[in-house]
Amino acid sequence: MTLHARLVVTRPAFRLDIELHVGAGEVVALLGPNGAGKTTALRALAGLTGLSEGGHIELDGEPLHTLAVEHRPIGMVFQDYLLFPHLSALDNVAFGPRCRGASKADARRVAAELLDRVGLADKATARPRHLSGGQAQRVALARALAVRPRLLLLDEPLAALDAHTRLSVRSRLRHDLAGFDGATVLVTHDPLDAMVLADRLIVVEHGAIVQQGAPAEVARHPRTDYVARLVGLNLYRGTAAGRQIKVGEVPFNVADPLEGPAFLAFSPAAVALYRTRPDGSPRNLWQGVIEGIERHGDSVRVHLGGPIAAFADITPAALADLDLTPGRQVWVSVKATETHAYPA
Ligand SMILES: Nc1ncnc2c1ncn2[C@@H]1O[C@H](COP(=O)(O)OP(=O)(O)OP(=O)(O)O)[C@@H](O)[C@H]1O
Repeated sequence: MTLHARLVVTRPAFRLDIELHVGAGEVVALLGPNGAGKTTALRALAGLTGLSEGGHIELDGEPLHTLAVEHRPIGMVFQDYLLFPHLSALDNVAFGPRCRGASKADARRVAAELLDRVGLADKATARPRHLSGGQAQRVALARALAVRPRLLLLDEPLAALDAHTRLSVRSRLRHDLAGFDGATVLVTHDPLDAMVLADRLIVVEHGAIVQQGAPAEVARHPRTDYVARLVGLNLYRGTAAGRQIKVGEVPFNVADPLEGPAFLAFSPAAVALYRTRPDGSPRNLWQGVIEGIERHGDSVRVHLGGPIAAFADITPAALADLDLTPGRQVWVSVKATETHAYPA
């Protein structure tokens, strides 16, 4: 079961144009900032938004975009689940099969199996208002699976949950998705959801794909500022000549030799700050200006301006020792071994 699609949606002030290939059993996450076009892409797959010229969707080699919404072999989980409030969990799940002509008994049998699969057999008679957020999410997933879809679409599946519930529901969802043999496309702007749930990430910005790959690969080698911020890295574009990359006027020594346009990335924790020029002049040294200071978990994140902008994570003790305040000039250094360089 494979999905091949080119999703083109043209609106007056926005154009989506992305190619999507998802294999059987594969979970692909569309990740991107607000307004990037993720929901539009999902709605286009579901048939809720029409495709513009050039767009097409094939599932197992058969055109999907020519089918009416109700005939598409698609299961969808919406952000707020949209469970029917007056139906029990069982009847919510049985709804799809009933609509597709199954007898009441058959529909309920399928629904009971699915509720059992998502660990909610004991909630069959409960109405949605008596379910927790995590349980409602699982009922919505069971309902989407009840029509035996070949394509499963999930729109921000964990967004309605609080941070604590999210943690357990996330791993449960990963487990449930692993048992689905069709193609799954999910939309999220939470990098952690994407990393945990997906086999492959597709990063969308301004209606276009800017990067895709396995989660670990995307995290290690970000190619846009948005992705770098998501995974918490400093990212620059420069020009490499052997073991040196020039970012603006600042030369960086890097561990791996490279030629031509290149990305340079390093973690804020790899950045050291000094009040005076450090002895022995470590390589990758420049003078920056402190633009801001904020708490960041157990450390302090220093925003640096100057010839290149960077984030540095230092300990509260170092902040006090160095007496750092906004506007102050500091020496900034990064070890070559702490940088990652890769072709742009
Ligand atoms: N029904 C609509 N009519 C016109 N423009 C729309 C419509 N829905 C969305 N848009 C616009 O299309 C663009 C993409 O929106 P979309 O909702 O797909 O983004 P998104 O990546 O899902 O964002 P978010 O994470 O905020 O949900 C935005 O510029 C949005 O304003």
